[in-house]
Amino acid sequence: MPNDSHTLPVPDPGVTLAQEEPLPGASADVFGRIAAAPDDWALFLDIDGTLVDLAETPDAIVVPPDLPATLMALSNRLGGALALVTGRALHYADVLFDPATFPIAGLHGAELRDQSGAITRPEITPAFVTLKSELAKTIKDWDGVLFEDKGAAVALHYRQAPERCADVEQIMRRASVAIGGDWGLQFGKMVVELRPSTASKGAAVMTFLSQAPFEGRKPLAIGDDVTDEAMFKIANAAGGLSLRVGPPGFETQAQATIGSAQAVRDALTALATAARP
Ligand SMILES: O=P(O)(O)OC[C@H]1O[C@H](O[C@H]2O[C@H](CO)[C@@H](O)[C@H](O)[C@H]2O)[C@H](O)[C@@H](O)[C@@H]1O
Ligand SMILES: [Mg+2]
Repeated sequence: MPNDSHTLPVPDPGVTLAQEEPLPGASADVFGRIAAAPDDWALFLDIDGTLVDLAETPDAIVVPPDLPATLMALSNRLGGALALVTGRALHYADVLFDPATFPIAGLHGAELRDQSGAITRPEITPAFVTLKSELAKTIKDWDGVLFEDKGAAVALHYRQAPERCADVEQIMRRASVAIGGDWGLQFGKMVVELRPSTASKGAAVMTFLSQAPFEGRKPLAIGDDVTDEAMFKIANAAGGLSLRVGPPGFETQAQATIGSAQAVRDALTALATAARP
């Protein structure tokens, strides 16, 4: 019976403990523990900034050609217990990893497709459709501000116009008040979004953990942004592990940090190909 009391040779990806007083069981040897006991673990992976490097615009991200197959191999190794948990719309994420598909939570947890392929989606009300088109009209002459329509969510990106940050925040706060309590603001990296107020990456991880093949396994959640803190909290509470991509010292609920999306990819590749315990 595998256990995680010993480790297999998975290259050190540069994991640094994030807390002065780590949670019980927290370890810098995150990937070695999983390699030693793949039947005990489930992986929950953010996309932008975690699996793929951030880019200037949402559509400019590059998925390394071998990444879909690597994730598929890793999923097989974990008995299918690998889910993507993203702010992207579900269909957009599917296209990124085609032909591989995974259980996935999209729109920060508002959309969910489980292992059986069953999909739950929030309603897109006529009022939200109208709000999106008003937002698009308002910002059409704001140089460098990008409008991303994600169906039941909408994002305004200011990565190419950082001087517009306050304007974007203001217009999105107003939009949030106008649409009412069914949608809430989501801040992120050079972006402000309106997403269904029930959306939570933490709740999505909890839902997955209540279902096969995730049920009974310890979660490892990896993410890079504010929205991922909710899944770190759940992973910690469930006796699992949490990793935030970024420099050590950043305030986070994650137990440890890892330097870059490249380091995450390298560690996942090593995990996918590690000898079975
Ligand atoms: O939860 P994630 O999978 O990390 O998705 C979060 C948001 O990612 C995208 O925006 C971010 O990445 C872009 C591409 O690197 C970057 O240009 C932008 O500044 C970032 O905020 C995506 O466009 C959003 O819809 C996601 O919510
Ligand atoms: Mg991210």
